[in-house]
Amino acid sequence: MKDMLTVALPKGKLFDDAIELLQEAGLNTKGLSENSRKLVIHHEKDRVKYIICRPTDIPTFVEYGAADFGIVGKDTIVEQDKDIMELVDLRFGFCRFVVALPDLAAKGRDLTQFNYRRVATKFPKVAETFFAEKGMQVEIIKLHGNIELAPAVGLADMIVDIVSTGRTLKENNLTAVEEIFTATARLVANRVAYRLKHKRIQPLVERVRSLVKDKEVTY
Ligand SMILES: Nc1ncnc2c1ncn2[C@@H]1O[C@H](COP(=O)(O)OP(=O)(O)OP(=O)(O)O)[C@@H](O)[C@H]1O
Ligand SMILES: O=P(O)(O)OC[C@H]1O[C@H](OP(=O)(O)OP(=O)(O)O)[C@H](O)[C@@H]1O
Repeated sequence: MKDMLTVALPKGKLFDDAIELLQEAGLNTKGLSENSRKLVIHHEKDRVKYIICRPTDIPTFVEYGAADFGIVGKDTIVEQDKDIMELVDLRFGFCRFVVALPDLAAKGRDLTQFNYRRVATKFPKVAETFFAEKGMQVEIIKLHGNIELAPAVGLADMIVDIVSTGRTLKENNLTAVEEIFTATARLVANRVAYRLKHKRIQPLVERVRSLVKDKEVTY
């Protein structure tokens, strides 16, 4: 159906804020709950359908047009560099991308002294670009989570990861030594859907923009 909207929602940290925002923007968000095992929630009458995705898969669903738009972290957008439109900075889900070293190694040492070492990360492209720009050669080890574990067991000398409260770094005896960039959640859209469903999408985008414009950035 031409003006049915399909929205890709990330389960996990961004889920609650995403739903609250869409509800404030006037969409029917009834029946959306992270505890549910239902992955497609359809509100036929309101011409909206939600699909619940892994956060890292959102750009793929949107790029292929399986969703017209979605909500995803800027960190994921930068890492994947998919062909999607980034429409609005939603100002929640704030986090920082950092390079972190074991506390002891970080004391009085410069990152450039870690040339040719191993870096564990969930974001290999971000890490590769960062170290290349610094003129450093490192071996990047891709992991899928719990990155902070890698230096503790000798898998890597340092990590590139997301920090929000800093608690995970602290509890694993790691110190952030450089910030790469900061990220927040973004509203993204499929290029074709944005044109074909413009009448439906544009007012929604405008409502979202006005809702977030004066909001403070939150974790
Ligand atoms: N403390 C944080 N840790 C991780 N991500 C955060 C944090 N704060 C905000 N975010 C944002 O939330 C997004 C989703 O994170 P979440 O931890 O829910 O999923 P994930 O485990 O990274 O995804 P996947 O299951 O697909 O690997 C991140 O991409 C980032 O933009
Ligand atoms: O600074 P903090 O508030 O402690 O948050 C940072 C942690 O959160 C993220 O992990 P997540 O919980 O997404 O798990 P993951 O390691 O499995 O990706 C990130 O990779 C850090 O490990």
